[in-house]
Amino acid sequence: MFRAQLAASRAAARRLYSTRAPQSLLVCARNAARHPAYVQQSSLLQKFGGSNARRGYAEAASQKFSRAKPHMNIGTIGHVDHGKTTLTAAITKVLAELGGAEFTDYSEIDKAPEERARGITINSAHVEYETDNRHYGHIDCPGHADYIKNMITGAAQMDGAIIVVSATDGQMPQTREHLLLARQVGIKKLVVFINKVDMISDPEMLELVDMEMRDLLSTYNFDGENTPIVMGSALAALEGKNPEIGANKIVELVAACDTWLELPPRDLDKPFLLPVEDVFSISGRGTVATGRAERGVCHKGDEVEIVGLGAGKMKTTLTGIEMFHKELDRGEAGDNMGALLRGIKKEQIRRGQVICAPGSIKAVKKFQAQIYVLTKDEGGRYTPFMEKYAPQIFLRTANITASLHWPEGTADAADKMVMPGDNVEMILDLVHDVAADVGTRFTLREGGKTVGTGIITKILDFA
Ligand SMILES: Nc1nc2c(ncn2[C@@H]2O[C@H](COP(=O)(O)OP(=O)(O)OP(=O)(O)O)[C@@H](O)[C@H]2O)c(=O)[nH]1
Repeated sequence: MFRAQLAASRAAARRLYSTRAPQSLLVCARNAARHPAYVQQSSLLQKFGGSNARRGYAEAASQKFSRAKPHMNIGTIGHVDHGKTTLTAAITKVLAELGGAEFTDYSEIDKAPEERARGITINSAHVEYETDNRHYGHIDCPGHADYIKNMITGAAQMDGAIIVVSATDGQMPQTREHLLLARQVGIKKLVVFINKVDMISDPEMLELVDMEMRDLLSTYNFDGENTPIVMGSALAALEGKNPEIGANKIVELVAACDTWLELPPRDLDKPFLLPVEDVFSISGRGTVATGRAERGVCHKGDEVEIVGLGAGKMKTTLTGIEMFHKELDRGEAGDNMGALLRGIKKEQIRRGQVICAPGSIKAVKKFQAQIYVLTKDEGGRYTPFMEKYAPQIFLRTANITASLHWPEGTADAADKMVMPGDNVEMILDLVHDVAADVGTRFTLREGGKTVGTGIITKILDFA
């Protein structure tokens, strides 16, 4: 019975991930199954300040990246231990299996010793796979509250997400926090995976989790009514057991991503901007900065500027562009790319700065913003705060201390309190300058948790 179901599901999936395109399946086969060390290495490189791009430059400079299919960045988000890493591994495994490749071992994703010791994911691991329609870059984000910081920069790379909820717990504080952050970083649509259904015998329980998730999605302005919710077991898929809740559900989930998640419009006509996420040097080649291009297009040989965190207006030239281990003729909005920079030392550029078309964005030190302060149920503060409150702000990949003030003329400014749940317009004075515009979004954090989100409404002081 199960065999028949799996065969049917595989046949359907083969139609989806057509065998006419073996290349696509080879990608996941190569990255996820035949070389499980790929995932391990990528997670280790992340941990020690590198990224896939480092391997790309070192290993495959001659390969050209094909833009035959639209690229989409997605990822797994959700509460700690709800099964994000297991699901990431299960997706690559099921897709690899459809291509007739070897199975992967999910434990490779979290293999860094520190992660093992603590039993939690502390870095975003990147894997890639393809369907007939799309090339996906997939980020497995951390779920533990202490590491939301990493998730913010990881989530900032996502165009869509799979939110994983354990059927045994239902929604939890980090399910809510991640949904809010997903909104904050501009994710418009999500697919829900209700995991661990192998542990539930009462179908009513599943219905309840489904209903709760739809309500929660609507609360955070997602389409709660129509969002696809897939119920299954990532572990069963990974272990090749119970296909009716395992492999079949992974196929259903990926099909839902293909159809429900929309490719975001890319701001190709705007001036080029790449928030720097990571920097490293390649001997004999120079300094490479990696990140996800936010807008515009860049070409090899273009002159660019580095802005923010005291960079002044440092000019340089792009001498190479790379994505997923392959060279690109050009980089464009949405690409997760590495930029090789002429004459720039590793120490001269850092995470939090941006690489951009010259003169297209300025570094600011003070701005006015509309801020929403999270309630304690959303994982925010229990207590109100007053003027001069100084949280960290996370803006693109930058993490800077800011002090908050009321705009001039505010009555009783010194005594005025901001309560959890309030929506306020305040001024932020930054300790360091950062590249920003009106409309740029940011997150306020304090003591390891998100306390608010904001959007810049007026620039008051340039660096
Ligand atoms: N029974 C059962 N257990 C599962 C399933 N999926 C994951 N698990 C288990 O749940 C635990 C947590 O899974 P992970 O994939 O590490 O969870 P995570 O959300 O990535 O965790 P963090 O990275 O720490 O946030 C592991 O022991 C998994 O084996 C499932 O479908 N059924």
